[in-house]
Amino acid sequence: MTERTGRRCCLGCDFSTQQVKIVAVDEELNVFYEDSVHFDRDLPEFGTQGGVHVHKDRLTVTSPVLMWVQALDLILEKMKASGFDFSQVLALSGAGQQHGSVYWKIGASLALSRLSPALPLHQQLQDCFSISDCPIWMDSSTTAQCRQLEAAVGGARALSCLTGSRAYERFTGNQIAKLFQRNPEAYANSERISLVSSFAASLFLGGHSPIDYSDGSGMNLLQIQEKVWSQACLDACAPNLEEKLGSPVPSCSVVGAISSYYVQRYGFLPTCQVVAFTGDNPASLAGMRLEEGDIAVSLGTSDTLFLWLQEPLPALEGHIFCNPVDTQQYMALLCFKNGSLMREKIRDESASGSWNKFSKALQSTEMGNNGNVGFYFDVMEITPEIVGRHRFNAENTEVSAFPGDVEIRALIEGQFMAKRIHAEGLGYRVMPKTKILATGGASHNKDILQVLADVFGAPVYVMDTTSSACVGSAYRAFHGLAGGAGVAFSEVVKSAPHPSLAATPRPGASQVYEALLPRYAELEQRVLSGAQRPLE
Ligand SMILES: Nc1ncnc2c1ncn2[C@@H]1O[C@H](COP(=O)(O)OP(=O)(O)O)[C@@H](O)[C@H]1O
Ligand SMILES: O=C(CO)[C@@H](O)[C@H](O)COP(=O)(O)O
Repeated sequence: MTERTGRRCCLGCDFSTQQVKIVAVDEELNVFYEDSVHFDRDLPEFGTQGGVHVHKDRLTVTSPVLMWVQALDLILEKMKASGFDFSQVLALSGAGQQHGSVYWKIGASLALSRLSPALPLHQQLQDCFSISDCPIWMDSSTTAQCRQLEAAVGGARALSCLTGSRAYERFTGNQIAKLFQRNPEAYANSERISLVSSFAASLFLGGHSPIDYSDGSGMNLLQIQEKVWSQACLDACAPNLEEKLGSPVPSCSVVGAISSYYVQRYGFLPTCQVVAFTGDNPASLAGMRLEEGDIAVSLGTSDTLFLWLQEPLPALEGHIFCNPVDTQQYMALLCFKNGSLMREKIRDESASGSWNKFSKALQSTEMGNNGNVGFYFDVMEITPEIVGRHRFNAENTEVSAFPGDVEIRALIEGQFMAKRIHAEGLGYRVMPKTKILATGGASHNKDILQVLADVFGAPVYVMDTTSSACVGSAYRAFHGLAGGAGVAFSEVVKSAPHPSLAATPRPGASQVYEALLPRYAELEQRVLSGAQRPLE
């Protein structure tokens, strides 16, 4: 953080799984303010772990909507207390964890438009939601609704061609269908259904914000080529859904001016523009200024891998989303649920809770881990659908445990081999000019990035900030301000700082992993088919 006054800027914020983060980026595209509110630590009254509540069935996962509202109150108060000059903010945009849904009760729009600047948001919006616990991306309780949706449109492949993905439990259409089936009254009482991203934009707008094309692609409801809701999908999920969703808009649209609430309470100018919010992964694509051929790996609560695509090539694995910075283009995304929280568990079990010791274990073990390979999926994985821990020695025999250091390397190598194998399944190939852009909390860890470089045989770059979704949101705000769809995003961000090199593949890495990758793929198939040999 440097000076806080007198710098015209755009704000970018991110409502992610574990926290709300915010950055301010000046007109030279330098980040000069960063802050965050961590749900478990800063809002303990909501009793979340990792920002969520896992329900008794272990499948349903929700987050309290008022926790997100209160986090926005807190972060803006922190900025105000630090002397941040809100009158310099030209525009703002933001991101949200993808797929999660918020149900605004009838009358919420009126309440949003009449906010009193004397009170924090959470005190005024308490009665504005028809359900207080929102389903989020970690939820996997909607298998029945997924099968119903696929059957309604002619099967998984047909749904993927239409919406960019086969039916996935966390995708919002299936979550809405479950809510309608289980709690029709709450559904009927909802005047609007938002994604986490458009919900957060609504808080700034003082009215319902539209859903943008890119985050809207994670719902199993949007026709990604035509960019309209699919009537067949809407009808298969719930009645009158179109009116509750509103029309989707291009991701670079200005959706309105900031609500007078923020002008009076914090000193924003009434001219401050709100650019449509989008999903955290699409926002990261913008923040990392991804170019064709590059690959982005986000190591946040979830691990994701994404690419820029010119043509949509829908498949039965992975997702195609509309591109957040160019309405004619697309992005491909793979999501791995067992990301940072799984790494934290193994850190606690095998490295006494210390990232330092975790790193030392990576440094002291050999590339290829002497043939020891592991699968660590404490929660049902998305890519591929496996649950449990499975460890194999160099003879491909399943074993029940590894020594601590071997366990840590097996976890990290396994996570990155899975990413490479599944990316190649989508047609992606590592080329001599391939750059890997890493982001998210675990990209702080150089030893983890070294394994990433070794497994992919490509250099890994990082940005100054690990919060590329926030920075991408601020860049998108500048893009929206400059005219949005009519202006190339790359032009708007051309002076942004370049990512810096964090790791290059070590000598011998390609031989090690060329041998190990096919073995990992075979073992994954073995685990998937349940055809494992008996334990040692
Ligand atoms: N030095 C580190 N090594 C590995 N992982 C780390 C390190 N520092 C933070 N993390 C991980 O980063 C995660 C949070 O990442 P972040 O991208 O902020 O999450 P999200 O945006 O999903 O809330 C934490 O759960 C933690 O496990
Ligand atoms: O489900 C997905 C993407 O499809 C997740 O990547 C969520 O978008 C959560 O993001 P993080 O909070 O882990 O960044």
